[in-house]
Amino acid sequence: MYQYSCMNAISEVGLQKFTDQYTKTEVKEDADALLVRSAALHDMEFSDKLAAIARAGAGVNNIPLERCAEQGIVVFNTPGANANGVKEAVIAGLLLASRDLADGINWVKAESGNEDIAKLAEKEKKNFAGSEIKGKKLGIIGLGAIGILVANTAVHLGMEVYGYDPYISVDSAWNLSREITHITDVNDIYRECDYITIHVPLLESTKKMINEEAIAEMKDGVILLNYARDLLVDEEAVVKAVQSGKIRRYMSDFPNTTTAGVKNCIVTPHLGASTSESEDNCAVMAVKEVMDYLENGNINHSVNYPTCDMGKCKGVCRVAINHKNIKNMIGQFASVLGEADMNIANMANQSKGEYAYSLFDLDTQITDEVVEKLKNVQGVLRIRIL
Ligand SMILES: NC(=O)C1=CN([C@@H]2O[C@H](COP(=O)(O)OP(=O)(O)OC[C@H]3O[C@@H](n4cnc5c(N)ncnc54)[C@H](O)[C@@H]3O)[C@@H](O)[C@H]2O)C=CC1
Ligand SMILES: O=C(O)C(=O)COP(=O)(O)O
Repeated sequence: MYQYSCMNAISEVGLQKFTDQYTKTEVKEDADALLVRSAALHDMEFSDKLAAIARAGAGVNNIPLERCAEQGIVVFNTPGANANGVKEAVIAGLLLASRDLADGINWVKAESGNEDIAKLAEKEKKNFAGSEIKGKKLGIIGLGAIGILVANTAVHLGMEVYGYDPYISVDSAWNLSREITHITDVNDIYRECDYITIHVPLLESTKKMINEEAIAEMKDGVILLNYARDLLVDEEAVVKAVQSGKIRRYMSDFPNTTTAGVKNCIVTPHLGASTSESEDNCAVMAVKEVMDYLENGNINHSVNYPTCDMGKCKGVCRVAINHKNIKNMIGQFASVLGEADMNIANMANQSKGEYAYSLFDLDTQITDEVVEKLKNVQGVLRIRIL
């Protein structure tokens, strides 16, 4: 039996995928797996029982990845599962920034008791006039799951699209419309584009990537969209630029005291992935990842451990070892098993940065004594027998 705990509301469509081998617990210390959306886990202590954390979503900046890896806790996310939801929010953002729909709607609300509203509207509408996106240049920074969907949709809406992503995956490159201009110097995006949207993860290297210098390179009256993370942008510099008119509008999905309520900053309460479809997709993927890891030891879509998948165990038992990516680990594991007269029927070993993962299918049941010996190999972080 396994136990899981939810750190945020997780879609029931996903939770129903758990078989009767799983029960939900409110006691986090009892959980084998945690499911989370945006709850911040940096200050949370993790129990020795916790084997996996699944982020039902894309961004993992709310999770201490390194600390988890060191404790042998595999962190998963759900790549692409909410990308369409975010893409649609970004397209809405493009339109909201171009047409003064939000102020127009607010005007109608404010005048709702006015009997002359229809006549007055025809007089006042000039105050809410805007521009069209067709024929305008859109720069996209980050061509991952969301960036490529935004890029391809914007092409269909008649925009001229420029894309920048020095680390683009082969999959993304295949899926990108040929109409998109490939940019290798991000400054060309700043200099050329009428609209700029960012879709990169929040990392040390991307923090405040949109700063005063970047803004200075941009066209006057540019529209900036941020559906990725607020800390990617120096928002104090953005607010100054909005107030001076350098930036015509700033669309953000991340409210904070810097941008909330500022004229021409249109901020939504982190709604990008808040659609029933995205929530279901993310939850289903997260639950499948957790079950495959807890039951079979397979790792797919982890952000702190390598992909490693041997399907279902064909031997008598499977030994799953989370360990440091250092020399001679496999040699030592094989010696311990060999000395105990245990044959390895099948095995896999993969590494990612400082961490590695090994799976061994054995022809015989492993004993506690051998498990103890494997645990004592320096660099081993966790062992599970499946
Ligand atoms: N508003 C919301 O509700 C949501 C926000 N997000 C945010 O959007 C981000 C992107 O999501 P996905 O597209 O699903 O992730 P992804 O991992 O598929 O794509 C990220 C892309 O950024 C690229 N990249 C990394 N560093 C870069 C740099 N310095 N310059 C240019 N490109 C760079 C990567 O090569 C990758 O192609 C997430 O990390 C998350 O922070 C994601 C989902 C929902
Ligand atoms: O997937 C992401 O990175 C998101 O930002 C979505 O966050 P949420 O699951 O809506 O709290």
